[in-house]
Amino acid sequence: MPSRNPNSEKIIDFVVNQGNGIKGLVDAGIESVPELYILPIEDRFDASRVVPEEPIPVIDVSNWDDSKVIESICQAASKWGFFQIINHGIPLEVLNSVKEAAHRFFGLPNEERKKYWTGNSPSDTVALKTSFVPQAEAVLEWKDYLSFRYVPGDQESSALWPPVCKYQVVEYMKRAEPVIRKLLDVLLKGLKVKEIDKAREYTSMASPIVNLNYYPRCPKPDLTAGVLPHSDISTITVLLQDDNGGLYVRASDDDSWIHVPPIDGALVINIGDILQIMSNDRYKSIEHRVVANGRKDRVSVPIFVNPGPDAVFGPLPEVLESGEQPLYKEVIFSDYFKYFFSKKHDGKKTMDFAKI
Ligand SMILES: O=C(O)CCC(=O)C(=O)O
Ligand SMILES: [Fe+2]
Repeated sequence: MPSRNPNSEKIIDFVVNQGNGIKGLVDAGIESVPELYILPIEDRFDASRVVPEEPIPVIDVSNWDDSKVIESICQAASKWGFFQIINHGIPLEVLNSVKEAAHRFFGLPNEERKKYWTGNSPSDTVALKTSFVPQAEAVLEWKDYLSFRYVPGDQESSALWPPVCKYQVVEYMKRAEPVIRKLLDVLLKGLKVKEIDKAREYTSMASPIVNLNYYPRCPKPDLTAGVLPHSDISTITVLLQDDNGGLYVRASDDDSWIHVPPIDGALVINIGDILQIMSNDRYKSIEHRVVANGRKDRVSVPIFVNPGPDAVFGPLPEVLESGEQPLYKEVIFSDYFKYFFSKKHDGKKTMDFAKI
């Protein structure tokens, strides 16, 4: 637990222990950024380090079977670790509805919202949280999120989800499922895996998590972070963002950042640590971060496509077939997950857990 001054302790108590979140603090009318949220200068986002000319690929997936589409996806996964897809088949209304649902949930009165606060929620498949791991962070991230464990076809688990957003989240997940399957199908075929059978399904996509992320407008966005640099631990992440922008991806020179421009109707796809490990580094799980926004509240909706908790993953036999040395050992997903959530966001360091 980091040591904190008495004022920061008070804010932790209000934001975390009492379940008000950063949204509650903003609603209480703060006009400056509390010390608890102020990053040391070296950790702040430096806008002069943004490279404008390197665009993240945008891939039209209206025909998944087109060899050019397949090649573009696998190439983007190897070179960039990030790409956007358009014409994926999820209707714009479904995308807009889930973003509106996020605004509706975070627009609820504090007392209504906090009924879902982590540890207090009526269901263990939904929890409202703030920052990343507040107990382990010296400086908190300017973000709240409502996190759902989605179990396909299980209406019982979603029965207790907040009525202002549950239908939209379920509908979005239903529509996203075939897109996820297609993406994994293409990416795994690129690693010489023939088909996604039941066992493969368990190790690649059995336990998705979907979050409604909320980044309230920040009075001094330069001092703090929406999300600090990290890579996702998923196989892939499917991210829906709004038109605010603010997501940046680490450029290949390691020292600069590339903006992921909002495109209406597009989904941002990124490779997570698990797929990098499975591919023995052919695909890249790239660091990314979110800057805080001084103009408007921002929402985003990531789906973390995760293996089942007991899945054991490591470099795939198909990848090592020709005698290549594995760079990673075999790891149980729930151990990797626990390790990720035991520390603050720290770039790509989670991967050390699986390195040989
Ligand atoms: O909000 C975003 O654009 C990205 C959020 C993110 O990177 C995450 O939740 O892991
Ligand atoms: Fe992320």
